[in-house]
Amino acid sequence: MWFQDLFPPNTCPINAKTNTFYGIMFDAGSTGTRIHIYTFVQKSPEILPELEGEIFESVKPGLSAYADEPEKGAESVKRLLDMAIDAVPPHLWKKTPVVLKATAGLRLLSEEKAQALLSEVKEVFEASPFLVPEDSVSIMDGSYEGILAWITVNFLTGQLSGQNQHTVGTLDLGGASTQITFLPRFEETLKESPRDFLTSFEMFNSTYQLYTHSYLGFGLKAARLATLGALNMEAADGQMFRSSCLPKQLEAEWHFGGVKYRYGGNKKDVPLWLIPSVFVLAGETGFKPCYLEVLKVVKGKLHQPDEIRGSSFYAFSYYYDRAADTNLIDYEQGGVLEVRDFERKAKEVCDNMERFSSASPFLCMDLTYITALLKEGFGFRDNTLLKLTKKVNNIETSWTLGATFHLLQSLGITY
Ligand SMILES: O=c1[nH]cnc2c1ncn2[C@@H]1O[C@H](COP(=O)(O)OP(=O)(O)O)[C@@H](O)[C@H]1O
Ligand SMILES: [Ca+2]
Repeated sequence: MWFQDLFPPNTCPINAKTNTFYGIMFDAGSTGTRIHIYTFVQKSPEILPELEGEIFESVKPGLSAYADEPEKGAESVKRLLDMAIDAVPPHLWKKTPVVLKATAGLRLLSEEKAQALLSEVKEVFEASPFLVPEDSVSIMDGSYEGILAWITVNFLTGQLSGQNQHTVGTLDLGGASTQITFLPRFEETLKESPRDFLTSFEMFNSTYQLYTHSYLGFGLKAARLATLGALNMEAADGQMFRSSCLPKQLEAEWHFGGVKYRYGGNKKDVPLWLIPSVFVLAGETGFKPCYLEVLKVVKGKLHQPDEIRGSSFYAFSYYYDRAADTNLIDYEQGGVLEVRDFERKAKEVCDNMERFSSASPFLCMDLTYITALLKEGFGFRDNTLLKLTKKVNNIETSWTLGATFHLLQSLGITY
């Protein structure tokens, strides 16, 4: 794959023949930590380097699960970094940058717990043989998370080279936050969007003014807590949270972000005020009462750019996982869906929970949330097309490739 002008040909200092170099980018996500080791090859000084491949590995849980034991969190990063020792030839270690960017999981932690984790990770990096840049460990700004994923997908699908830039929008559903990013085509969008949703950045010798926003607390796991009414509880420990989205007989507990939650289905008939005008006997379980519950989380909370109603988007992370879990797409190849396919599957699961008892008890809630997020949240139509993908050209569709381009450019690795 080519990238235009990322490494202006006349500035390449390495007059070797084929020149291979690496970049190591860690994605410290709220539900897991991932390492991406990218290989770049420059066949000769006057032609541009190409992205040759990626080594990808992930571990669970994410760093925020180690909020009270930061050394163990750093240990999970070290185990992944040891893979890079084997993957990168020793003579290149000193020229191979290693960077970790944390996303919403750490944004939801207290400043001092997040910093404790990051400084332990920095020590692991310093003890390694790799190049440790100045700001090698940080919490990434949500706007960059959306933009960099957009760069990754549009680079991998070849939309950033050549002039016929027909770029695609990206939807990323994480555990703690969700991102929407696209290149506005209409002046109207630029005028009616909130100021901080529009970010311009320079890459591949072009300037892009993108619409992007990261909604903290609207990731799939955070949305479960919001639907249960447990998101902003201080010590939720011990309190029981019930929902019509959960199997009637369910009684369980769950740890997220270092807090223990108890939750279950609507076994008994207690009145449950859902939204002011609706009084539903809680004994109900199924799509209709569940949709009303998740609607409380998204209705009126997200900005709805008119422009996107008709355009198709790439969707990944939990959009992909839940579609694959329910055979809406092939787990390896992904697939193309309409928004209505998620709604149809949500109805099937929520209204036949006994048939899906082997799956996660949150499957109904997750699919119903995804439906409400897309339709009532972002304002997509039933027939909007979503391209669900996990890899393009065998490279993960994650913000990490975009971040690595930016890193190599800023470090002038090839000057
Ligand atoms: O690079 C990736 N490759 C494949 N799946 C990913 C990647 N990044 C995230 N995911 C999927 O998205 C889910 C949630 O994303 P994440 O843990 O990054 O939450 P966050 O973005 O809110 O921090 C993960 O459980 C994982 O299945
Ligand atoms: Ca993520």
